[in-house]
Amino acid sequence: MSILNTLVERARKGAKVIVLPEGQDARVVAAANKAVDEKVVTKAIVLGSEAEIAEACAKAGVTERKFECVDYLNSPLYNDFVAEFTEMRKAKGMTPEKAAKTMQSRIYFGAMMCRRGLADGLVAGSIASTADMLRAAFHCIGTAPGMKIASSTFVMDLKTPAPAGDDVLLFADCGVNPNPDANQLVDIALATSNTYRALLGKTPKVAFLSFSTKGSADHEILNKVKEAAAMMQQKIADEKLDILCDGELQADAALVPSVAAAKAPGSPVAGAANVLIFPDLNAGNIGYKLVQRLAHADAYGPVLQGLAKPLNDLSRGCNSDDIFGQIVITVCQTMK
Ligand SMILES: CC(C)(COP(=O)(O)OP(=O)(O)OC[C@H]1O[C@@H](n2cnc3c(N)ncnc32)[C@H](O)[C@@H]1OP(=O)(O)O)[C@@H](O)C(=O)NCCC(=O)NCCS
Ligand SMILES: CC(=O)OP(=O)(O)O
Repeated sequence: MSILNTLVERARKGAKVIVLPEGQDARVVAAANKAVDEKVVTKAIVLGSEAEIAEACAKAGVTERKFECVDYLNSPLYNDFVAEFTEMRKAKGMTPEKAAKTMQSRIYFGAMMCRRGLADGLVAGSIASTADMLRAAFHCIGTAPGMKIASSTFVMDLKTPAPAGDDVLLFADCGVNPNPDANQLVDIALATSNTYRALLGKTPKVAFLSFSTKGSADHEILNKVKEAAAMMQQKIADEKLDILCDGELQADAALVPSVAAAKAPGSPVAGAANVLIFPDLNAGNIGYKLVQRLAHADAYGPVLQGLAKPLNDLSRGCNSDDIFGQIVITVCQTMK
């Protein structure tokens, strides 16, 4: 069974409400209807004016709306949210005037619905940029207790299994932190290991990727990767975590058993990694898109990790099935 089908079955037991702010997008209204049809949500709430949603439905061929529409700009919640947002961000210089402008953003409005418990999770970013989506998430919801940073992962459902046999790999960080330092790489690796275990129920095998394998190359930009791998190994040992980890590893050493035997003999992870941690956002974002577009993997994400509530992003290049997949993952995250 595919990872998505497994997660659909899990989400059906969740009974959750998901808000989809970008109701002006035909892909979003199609995904909202599918989420209701497939019973992965109890309710999908789509934000937008009647005219916007009608146009999106016509474009998507949606004749019967199965979701609830909220005209956020004319909602009785609007003034409430402006007042709450002003209060929440007072120390950061927020004024009622600035808050009124901010709350005209459909993503901020949806994030406030989650904050208030009017929705259990949010999926947006088919039109908005990731940075705009992330700012709304950080400002309205923030990080979960104990989490220093939020990060993201892509669930890569491969068409051809990896050489060690895995159909699903997690790639991180492909969406949030542009240039993580060694400590942040460890935070990203830990969060992604937790996501891997929550979604797949197996031991994470984490590879810190670079252009060097176990000292085969020497350059200052490798240092943070080597430090992160050492710190993560120490943490695993100290806290007796059920995670395997190694680095620095090149992608072939991480994924191909015969290359691993030559380049990293004795590694607990090389040749069979299932969680790939990229050194920065250039590598992560390019890497996931290459595997999605050239190897035709289904790429669900960016799944945000470390937030106090599940708010998830999309690529602007997504289709309605990708949005449906993110809705399913978001519901599963609410069930932790
Ligand atoms: C995440 C991002 C939007 C932060 O933007 P920024 O303009 O640097 O924002 P700031 O540093 O002013 O931070 C804004 C807020 O977000 C918080 N924040 C920033 N990065 C964060 C992180 N990784 N985790 C949690 N909070 C974070 C800051 O603490 C700040 O909070 P505050 O306003 O309450 O003080 C930015 O790093 C970014 O654009 N990342 C890349 C997104 C992207 O384009 N991805 C590629 C496509 S998927
Ligand atoms: C995740 C991502 O790369 O988003 P976008 O394609 O919208 O920039």
